[in-house]
Order: sequence, then structure tokens, then C-alpha cells
Amino acid sequence: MSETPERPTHQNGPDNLPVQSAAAPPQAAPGTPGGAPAQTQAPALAIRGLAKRFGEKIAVNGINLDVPAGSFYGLVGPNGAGKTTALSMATGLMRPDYGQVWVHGVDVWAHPIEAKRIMGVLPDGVRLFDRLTGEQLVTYAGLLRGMDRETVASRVADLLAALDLTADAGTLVVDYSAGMTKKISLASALIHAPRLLVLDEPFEAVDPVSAANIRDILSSYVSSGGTVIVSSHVMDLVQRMCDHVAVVAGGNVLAAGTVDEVRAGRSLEETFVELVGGRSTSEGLAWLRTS
Ligand SMILES: Nc1ncnc2c1ncn2[C@@H]1O[C@H](COP(=O)(O)OP(=O)(O)OP(=O)(O)O)[C@@H](O)[C@H]1O
Repeated sequence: MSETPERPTHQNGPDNLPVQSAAAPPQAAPGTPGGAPAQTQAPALAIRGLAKRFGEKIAVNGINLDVPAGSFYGLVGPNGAGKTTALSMATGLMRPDYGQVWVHGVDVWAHPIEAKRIMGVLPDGVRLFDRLTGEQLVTYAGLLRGMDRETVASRVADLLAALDLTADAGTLVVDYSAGMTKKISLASALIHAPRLLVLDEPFEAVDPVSAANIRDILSSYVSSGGTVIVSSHVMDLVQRMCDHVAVVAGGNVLAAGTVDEVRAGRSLEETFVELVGGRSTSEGLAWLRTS
């Protein structure tokens, strides 16, 4: 079994799919047998030439990205930029048309079970087993991960308390609000203490107190060596919370690096608007004026 990353074989863009020039894949540490990237040195997530098309629509255009281990990485971009599609392919939920992804050096699509063992994922728009109670859902997530019942029970209690869901532990998830559903999905992603957390819009619909609690949980997770990737539309939040950021638009990575590198002395929001463009006036909506 080799996890040696190979150069993507599609750099010329088969089917006329335009792709960005692929950077070198994650390098193996010198002396690593078989050339596999060293687990300690490989990026937490490495993406090479990842592409997806839906009919004529190129959702993700052959992107490359390295997420350093131990980073708090923000993924920002306008609606329809390709964030969810990219994260779904990166976490083994959606098969890419082209490209490769490694999680801590493990090829996600060649070795999905091994890769998923070290990831916790909060996907966007994926249906939950919502006829379970919140407590049952998180317990199920832990048992699916092969954890023993005692550990699962104690972690479920901890997570429900930390996310302010203890009082609703026995409520069916189908009856949860949008924010509660986000929080129970996050608990399910955290239960096995993964090395990498990939969270698609974790703060959407979550109240400010819960959002602050979640930020604390994620910050201490990163301080203890974990890696977090969050997609968000809230630039201020990303600027305050994350140490790295990638700006995605039209299926391309427009900028990536540390937050300070990307924003280059301006606010992240200003940088985002400049990179992405698309500001429009309301002149075409004159009929909407009431006086
Ligand atoms: N299953 C699908 N079938 C067809 N088109 C899709 C599908 N999923 C996504 N797309 C298209 O791919 C593009 C990227 O969508 P994606 O959901 O990845 O964007 P996003 O950056 O997550 O957007 P948002 O911020 O609005 O959630 C969009 O144009 C979308 O319409």
C-alpha cells in the first residue's frame, strides 16, 4: 500500500476542463520509506488539481491548497464559489472528477476508511438520522467510530453540556431548530476527537452565546494540536478566529496564506470585495422604493 502522492494526471484539463497549474504535491520527508509523506510533516489537508463539473457548470476548477497541521483555516467565498463542493470532495463525501486529496498524508479517495478515521466533518445540507434524539445521534456517531459505550456516553454528556443541548438531549433531531441541528452535527463530528475538523458553515443559524462557546471549543482544540477548516461568509469572524484563509470564487482559489498575508494591512472584508468584486447598486430596483 503506497500513500505516495503522485502528480495529478490531469493538469491539461481533460474534457477541456480548465484547471489551475498544479503546485507540487505534499512532499515526503527525507528518508520516509516509499516516499510517503511523513505523518508529522504532511499538511493536515493537501489538495491537488481538485475539479468538479455539474453539466456545463464548473463548480471547482482544479484547485490546489495546503492546510498546515495545527492551523485554524478559514475558507471564504461568495455564494456558489465552490466551497461546499470542494470540501465535500476533500472529505470523501463527493467523488471528484479529477484531482487528489490527502489528510495527514493519507489519500482520501485511495484509503477512505483510514482517512475518515482521522477526520471529523460537519457537512452542509446532508440529511441526518433525524428520527433519533440528539443524544442518540451523537451516541450513534461514536459507536460507528468503533468507540466503547462507556467512553461514548461520557463524551456525549460532555459535548451536549458544552453545546448547551443537555436539556434537549431527549428531543428528536427532526424537532430541533436550525441552530440546534448545527450544534448536534458538530457534536457528532467531534465525538471521536479527530486530528482534522472540516466544518462547513458551523456558525450559520447559531445564536451568539453558542457561537462563542463553539469558538472556544475550536480554539482550544487547535491549541492542543488539532487542525480546523471552517467555511464562512462572515469575514470579521474569520479574521478574528482563523490564522490562515483561502479566498475562493468561481471554483478557483484567488488567494491563500496566513490571514495577515492575504489581507495585507487591510480588513479581510476589503480584501475579499477587491478580489471577488461583484458589488452592485440597487438602481435596477427603483420599483422597490416605497416613497
Ligand atoms: N449537485 C449539484 N448539481 C448541480 N450544480 C451544483 C450542485 N452542487 C453545486 N452546484 C453548483 O456548483 C456551484 C458551487 O456550489 P457550492 O455549493 O459548492 O458553492 P458554495 O461556495 O458552497 O456556495 P454557498 O456559499 O452559497 O453555500 C454553484 O454554481 C452550484 O449551483
